[in-house]
Amino acid sequence: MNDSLSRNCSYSPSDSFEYTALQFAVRRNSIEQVRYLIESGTDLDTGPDPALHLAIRKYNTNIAILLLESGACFEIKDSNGDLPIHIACSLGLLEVVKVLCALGCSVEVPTTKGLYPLHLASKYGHISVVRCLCAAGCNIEVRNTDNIRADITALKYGHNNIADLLDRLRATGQRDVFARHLVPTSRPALRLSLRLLGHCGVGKSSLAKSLGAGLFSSLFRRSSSLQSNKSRPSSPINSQIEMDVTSRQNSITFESSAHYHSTNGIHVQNLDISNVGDISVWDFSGQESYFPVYHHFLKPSPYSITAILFNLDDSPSVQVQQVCFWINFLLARQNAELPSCDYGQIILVATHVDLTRAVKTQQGEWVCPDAQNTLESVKKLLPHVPNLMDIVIIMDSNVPASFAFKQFKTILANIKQNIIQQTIGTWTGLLENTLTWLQTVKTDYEQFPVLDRVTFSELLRNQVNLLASDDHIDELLQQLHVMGEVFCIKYLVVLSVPWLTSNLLGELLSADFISSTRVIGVYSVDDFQASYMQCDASKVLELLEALNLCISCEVDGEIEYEFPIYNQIETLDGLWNPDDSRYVSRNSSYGGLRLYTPSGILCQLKSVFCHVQIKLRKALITSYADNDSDLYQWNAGSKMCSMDLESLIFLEEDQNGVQYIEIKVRGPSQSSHCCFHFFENIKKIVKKAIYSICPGLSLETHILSPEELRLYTDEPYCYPPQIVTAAIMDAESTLDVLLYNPNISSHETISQLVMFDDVDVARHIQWGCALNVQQLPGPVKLRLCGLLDPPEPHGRDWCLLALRLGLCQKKIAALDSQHSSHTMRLLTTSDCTIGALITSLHELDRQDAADVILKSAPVFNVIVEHADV
Ligand SMILES: Nc1nc2c(ncn2[C@@H]2O[C@H](COP(=O)(O)OP(=O)(O)OP(=O)(O)O)[C@@H](O)[C@H]2O)c(=O)[nH]1
Repeated sequence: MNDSLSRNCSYSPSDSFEYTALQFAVRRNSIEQVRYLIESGTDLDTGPDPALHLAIRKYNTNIAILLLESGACFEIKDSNGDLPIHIACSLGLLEVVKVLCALGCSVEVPTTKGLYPLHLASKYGHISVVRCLCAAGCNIEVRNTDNIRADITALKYGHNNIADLLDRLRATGQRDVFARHLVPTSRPALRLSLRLLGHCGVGKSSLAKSLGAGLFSSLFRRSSSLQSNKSRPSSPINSQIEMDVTSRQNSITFESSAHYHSTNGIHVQNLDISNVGDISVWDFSGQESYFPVYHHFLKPSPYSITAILFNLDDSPSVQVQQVCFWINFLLARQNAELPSCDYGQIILVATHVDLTRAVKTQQGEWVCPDAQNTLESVKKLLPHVPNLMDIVIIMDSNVPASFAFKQFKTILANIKQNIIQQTIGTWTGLLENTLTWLQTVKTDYEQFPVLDRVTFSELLRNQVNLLASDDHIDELLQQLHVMGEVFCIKYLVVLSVPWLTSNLLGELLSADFISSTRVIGVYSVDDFQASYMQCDASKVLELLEALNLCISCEVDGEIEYEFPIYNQIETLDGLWNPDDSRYVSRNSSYGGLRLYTPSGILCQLKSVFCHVQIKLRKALITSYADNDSDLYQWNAGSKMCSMDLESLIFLEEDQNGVQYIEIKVRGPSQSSHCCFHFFENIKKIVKKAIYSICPGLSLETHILSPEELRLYTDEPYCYPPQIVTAAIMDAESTLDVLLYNPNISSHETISQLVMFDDVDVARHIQWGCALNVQQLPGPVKLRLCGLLDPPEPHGRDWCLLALRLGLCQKKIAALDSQHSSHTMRLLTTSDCTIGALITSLHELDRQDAADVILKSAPVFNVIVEHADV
């Protein structure tokens, strides 16, 4: 392809002279050598075929851009008489053309054959280069030496789309306007988004309504709120009587009440609030059935503030539990290693103060120590939460014209003021026109407001700006997504966010809808159409698949969609039959583990388990398709088989109500090696699925006793990770490690616990304590920051730790990093092992921090080249 184009353009570089070192480096495509030569001050423009021209001819965009940025001259011709712009336009090197235009290169110079850059790009069919040249201001009327315009050249070579573009630019006479609209202005492009999280009935929708209420409607809201509260207690005595009901309805169990209309899905609205301005309010329902999609809408953004609401009418412990749940829920869905300026602020809002004994000051401010106590308890339990504001707003959410709402609005206005600077230089005429245009397109596609990116781009170019490049459109979509104007998922663009979050997901994930779905959770397109008639089922299913709520599978030549969220099948007896003759021999293999979230992080696994099931199905379709493999799934459980190897993966609660995911594997005798890799593979799929939804969630791996798995004991002993890792660290030889199992009053070896008793497997394993600290999971690092960042009375904080690990404080403080946390800087720079870090923390007497690592660091990693399952 290179050659033929070069020949067609008669652009082969001359070989008849001696190359300089730089030209040789370019011919070899070695960017390191080019960089080295540039840094040593070599001349960039020597020879009849200068390095820049050579790099472009070799399609080496990176080297060409490096040379341009280092000052290579773009105004000299090569031995063919061509300028860099001619070669780049002919070969369609858009990025190079962009840099050339940005550096002020003339786009109006013809080649020796009289062809202009526009003619060259048109001749070879590079429409994106044509757009770029037009946006850079080239003359679209320019004629070559044969007196032919570029659009005619395009037609001659069969590039009708380019001819059409140039025709339309000429016809509309808007070329300059289009080009101007692509250039950022100094206007800020900020729409703050306010996310409201909290259990059912805490007052999220009431707060959203009150925020949007004007002066007149404020009066009306108060009176309607009084009516709506008729069923609620009006005096402390009544509140005692109803206490049981309210605390149950608002406990960590996520039930909603019949006394009010609970939000379905996420209610999204744009409000224009006095003194704050444009803001989008996201009211997340407290109903648990919607949680599996919330990660799509809770990505970290500096332009967001998350209000976590709790009801002061609940008991203090329920308040703290609920707030901790929501903070953990939010943190789990955010990558833990971002610098804190990339997260939005989190603020606590205490509602229903009117139902407590609290009193008001003369200014109308509620005085309620309980609310303050809840904040203090939460801070103690979760010391590592970046951006949790040290304030709690106390309100009756139904009274808009109150001190609390004024206070809330002032906070919103201040946050907006602080971040507005960051968005200066991002507003474009393209964004402005698209916002207006979107209103029309939404109406045109009212029935099903979803387009694929290609169609969206085509429409946008045809109806808004003919010169918008793919990059412009990508950036535009990202801006619109952050503003809540559209929602982008994979290759789809949802034009109406409220339609997606309320109409579609609000309905399809509602408890009512779920209760009427097919128990097996599997639908053909026609079946689905019969249950959901509002839109074309095939399109809806495509969107739901992009949202990872279902997965398409081919069954006997028919496409069916599996929805783990709808699967209501109970566990079948006999799925893990102890009498199965394949697994009764003493030499058969057993292994298992439980994945827990750290203590205090409750109820976080249920909303991700349906995603685990989707990923298991995907793995069966892709990786296990050719094998004798099978996957059977029921409500919150799956059984995956490959040949004679079997595994169970299920979500359970222990006797304390703590959720965990259990994975166990069994195989016939002589299968230990295969069992190890099969188990590792399932573990990888499960963890990957969890981290794709919850990149900020810590997981603790507890290892199940293989001996008791073999005996099919109801509650096999679970070796906690801290015991396993500590034993490995203390051992002289890892394979000698013995761990005591109190259930069977005997020891099991490390090789039985994690290697299916096959010591050969050891060469595939790298023990956790030997891994580099940088391999600690992000959430573990974040928790260490919470423990080690605050100055400690005896200095046993990050400073001393840094010294012990061989890095002086000055060096760490001077590190060029966006992280404000010293501990995070230390952890991302130090090259010591996790074991050395644990030992140093023990020596510093910081058992608390050492424990966090012992519990959540991986016990071992599998060396990748051997994980060949
Ligand atoms: N007295 C009093 N009632 C309130 C307050 N906030 C909300 N309510 C009432 O509590 C009920 C539930 O409030 P909502 O705002 O709908 O609750 P929500 O948090 O949106 O609940 P979900 O949509 O189920 O997640 C309604 O009847 C409200 O009028 C408050 O501060 N004081």
